[in-house]
Amino acid sequence: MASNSPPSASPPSARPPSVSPPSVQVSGIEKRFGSTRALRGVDLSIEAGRCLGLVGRNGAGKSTLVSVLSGLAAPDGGTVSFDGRPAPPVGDVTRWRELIATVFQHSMVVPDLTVAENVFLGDGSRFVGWREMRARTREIMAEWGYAIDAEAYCRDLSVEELQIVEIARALARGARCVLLDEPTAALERDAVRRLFERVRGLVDGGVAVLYISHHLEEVFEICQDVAVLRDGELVLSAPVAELDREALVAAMIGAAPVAEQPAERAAPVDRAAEPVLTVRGLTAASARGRLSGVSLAVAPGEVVGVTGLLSAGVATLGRVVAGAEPYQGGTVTVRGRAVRSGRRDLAQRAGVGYVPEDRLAEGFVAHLGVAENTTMTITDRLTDRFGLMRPGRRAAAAEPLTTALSLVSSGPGQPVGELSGGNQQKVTVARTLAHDPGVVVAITPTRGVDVASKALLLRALADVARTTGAGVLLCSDELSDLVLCDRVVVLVRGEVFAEFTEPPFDRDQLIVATEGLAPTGRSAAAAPYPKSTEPSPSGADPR
Ligand SMILES: Nc1ncnc2c1ncn2[C@@H]1O[C@H](COP(=O)(O)OP(=O)(O)OP(=O)(O)O)[C@@H](O)[C@H]1O
Repeated sequence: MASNSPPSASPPSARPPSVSPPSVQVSGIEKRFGSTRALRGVDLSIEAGRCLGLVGRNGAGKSTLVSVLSGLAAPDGGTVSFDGRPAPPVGDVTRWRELIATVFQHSMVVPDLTVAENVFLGDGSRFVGWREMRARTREIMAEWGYAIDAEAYCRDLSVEELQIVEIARALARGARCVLLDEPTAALERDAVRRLFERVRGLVDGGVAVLYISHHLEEVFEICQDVAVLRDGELVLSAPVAELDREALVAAMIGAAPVAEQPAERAAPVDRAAEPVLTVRGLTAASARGRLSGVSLAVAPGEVVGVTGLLSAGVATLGRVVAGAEPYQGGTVTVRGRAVRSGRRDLAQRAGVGYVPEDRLAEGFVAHLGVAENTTMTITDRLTDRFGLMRPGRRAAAAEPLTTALSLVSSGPGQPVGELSGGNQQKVTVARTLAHDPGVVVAITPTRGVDVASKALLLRALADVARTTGAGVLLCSDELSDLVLCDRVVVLVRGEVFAEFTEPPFDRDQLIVATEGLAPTGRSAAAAPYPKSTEPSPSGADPR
């Protein structure tokens, strides 16, 4: 596991008087994709030894700016400079990497090479021998307080360690600017804390850091400055100390309507009713976290959250119920029908809608349009008795769903592969809800989704339960995803550890339970779970 230099004192929050040019400066950057103006005259600078947070709603232009700043995309107008000198020509990857390093959401490390080989990969500037490569890698790791074996194969590393390799690669080239694009998205809580220490270490070492995140609390914790993009325009740039969360959100959403409360329930959840989903004694071996004798039930109209560290089996449970991963023991029953192990087709036929964790691999078809993806599962309902579909039928069917999730696209025909990450996630959710599922399994559904859209998305899931009687199993390590749940089950090391039955749920108590410690205080609502494989008819296991 990676280790760090000791946490350093927080850097100053006031902007220091700067005599030298900024480490990175962009001026008047314009970028178009067809009719979309992704960036409109953006001016931004990052000083050495400062961390600038970049925030904005989905589709605001953050990733586009990252591509421009990494030398991967040529702007249609404007300039980029490093330390006052013009940036190299776009496409000269080696020279850009000497200036700026980007840690993307999806690792760019080559899995079949060692750490040292990755650190020196593509370093065309000079010949580096194996021995020297390993020695230099060890030196860099030691200098920055990272502890990863230079000879380890990258395929064996955790997400956290892969990020360190990418940062070390930048430092080895002497880059003094690091771009971190949603770096905490796949990290456990402790790893996030260590990442923050590392970012502080970089900043204290004089590196300029650009930090992109949808988690505003992270920006307040580690950034000194913040910039807000809205519809491709820079609408705010200020020291973090001068702003509060409300001001930041207001700058991000502009005049956009605030999410309303979820639909009123016609009747309280009837936990004595026949469950729509029953899981008994589920055992599964999985690289994402095993399950060992998990039992739970979801009543009609109920939203049940499943949380824990992701390695505790949270995602595995969702995947197994959705038929996306096999199980070795136990049963899964959806509306009275047994769902066989690893059979996504049978789970779907039984009425399970699925919002997968990895939307790029499983969530949508990239070259097909927004409307086609959204309505893919209800094509039969949109065709007439001759199997023909009137033009515009798909777009009309998709429109209410995509509007409810505030999807940003250039129109219903835009290929989903061209949308921003958060908007792709919204298409995945819209597609799942389109075919009126009896059970919705959603794994980390708000990952990569902006703060305002997150409320819309969670409300859409709660509404489907409240208005159609579907059961929702919401599997997430993101505790703020659980606000609209009726009940929360906590997994620890593949077993059900605790159950919270009375919303609103206490965040601290949830954290305590995910660590495997018995919840205290409101114990009636947060009781440790007995080891049992038989759910009671009430939906929860007997206690
Ligand atoms: N290759 C492309 N072709 C067409 N449009 C694109 C392309 N890449 C981005 N866009 C559009 O540019 C706009 C900005 O997208 P960008 O990915 O930069 O947003 P973002 O702020 O990173 O969003 P998110 O938070 O969802 O990741 C969006 O409207 C998007 O659909």
